[in-house]
Amino acid sequence: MKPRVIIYKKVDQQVLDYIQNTCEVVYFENLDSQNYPEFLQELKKAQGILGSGLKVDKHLLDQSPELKIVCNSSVGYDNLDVTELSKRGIMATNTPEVLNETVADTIIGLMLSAARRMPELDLLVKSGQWTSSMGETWFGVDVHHKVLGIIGMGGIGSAVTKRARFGFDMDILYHNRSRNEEAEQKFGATYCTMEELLRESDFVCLMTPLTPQTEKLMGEQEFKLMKKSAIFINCSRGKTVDEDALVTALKTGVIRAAGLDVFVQEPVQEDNPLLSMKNVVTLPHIGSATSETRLKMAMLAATNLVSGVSGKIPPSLIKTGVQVK
Ligand SMILES: NC(=O)c1ccc[n+]([C@@H]2O[C@H](COP(=O)([O-])OP(=O)(O)OC[C@H]3O[C@@H](n4cnc5c(N)ncnc54)[C@H](O)[C@@H]3O)[C@@H](O)[C@H]2O)c1
Ligand SMILES: O=C(O)[C@H](O)CO
Repeated sequence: MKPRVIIYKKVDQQVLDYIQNTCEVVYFENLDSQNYPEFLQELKKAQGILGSGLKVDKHLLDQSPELKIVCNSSVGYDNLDVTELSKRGIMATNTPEVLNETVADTIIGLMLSAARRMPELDLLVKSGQWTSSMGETWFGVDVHHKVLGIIGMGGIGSAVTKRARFGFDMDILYHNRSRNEEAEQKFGATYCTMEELLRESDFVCLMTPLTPQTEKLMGEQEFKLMKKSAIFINCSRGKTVDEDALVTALKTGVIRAAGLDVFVQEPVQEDNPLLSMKNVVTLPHIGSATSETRLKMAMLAATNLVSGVSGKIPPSLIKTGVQVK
């Protein structure tokens, strides 16, 4: 009998076909309040699940006695209670590396957009307000030859560093849990404390995972350490930032501008003050959202799922301490 699995996000037909070769698939193109009870029913019999963002905690796991593997189609896995998964001997996987270059492109896009005020100027042109040559009030600031500080020099941080160093002649400072010798040797990145990075960078880019240690890593004190002319970029998770402190810093000129792909609440609430600020460029959590990369992520998640339910070690197993038999 084929192992039964649930896919709870829309995937490409070729991904579905690949999984269906090995598994009996229950397919939900998305989860909402209407189909959630049905999903919970199916979960009772499922050996594997694949999707992104579902909160997998003790409560959910109590309702999934057959589960062997949880496969995120994302690199971040703050939606998973890995301690609880590990206790129950359930494997967890994510999709690292395949999205590094695409997310790095998004981050460079946010840096350029915020520095050169592209959304503001786009709106101005399209609304017919370009009536004479653009004066100083509309000037931006340079990106090239500035100092970029990366907090979280992992896969994505390194891909941003490569672009910034070789494409924009930027000097790179970084802060990380441990030294990243490859980033130092290949791209001349300099390791420093968080405080040094915040004081010296023209652009601060936050790229850590969301963990208890990184929740609200950027708060009032951190923004105050930054240069008044500095631009803050967040493409990690909304909760790595104290959003109220960010709003105050942007409103009161503590920092110049921000580029944000992620928010504390997603989709972002209409009345979030960040949305009405001219010095903030926003994106709807689309860091990795190109057709090519999303397909690679889904295919890697599918490979993880099929491996896991077939008793093999999945290619991107998250180290939770689970012994794979
Ligand atoms: N906006 C998006 O669409 C999008 C896309 C991909 C990833 N992400 C987020 O970006 C995160 C990073 O992705 P990645 O692939 O580069 O992961 P990664 O694991 O390769 O790199 C993360 C780095 O952060 C460092 N780190 C962890 N905790 C830290 C701390 N307390 N202080 C300093 N450094 C710390 C790690 O040592 C590591 O080098 C993901 O976990 C995810 O939350 C967002
Ligand atoms: O973590 C990730 O991979 C991105 O946020 C996409 O969900």
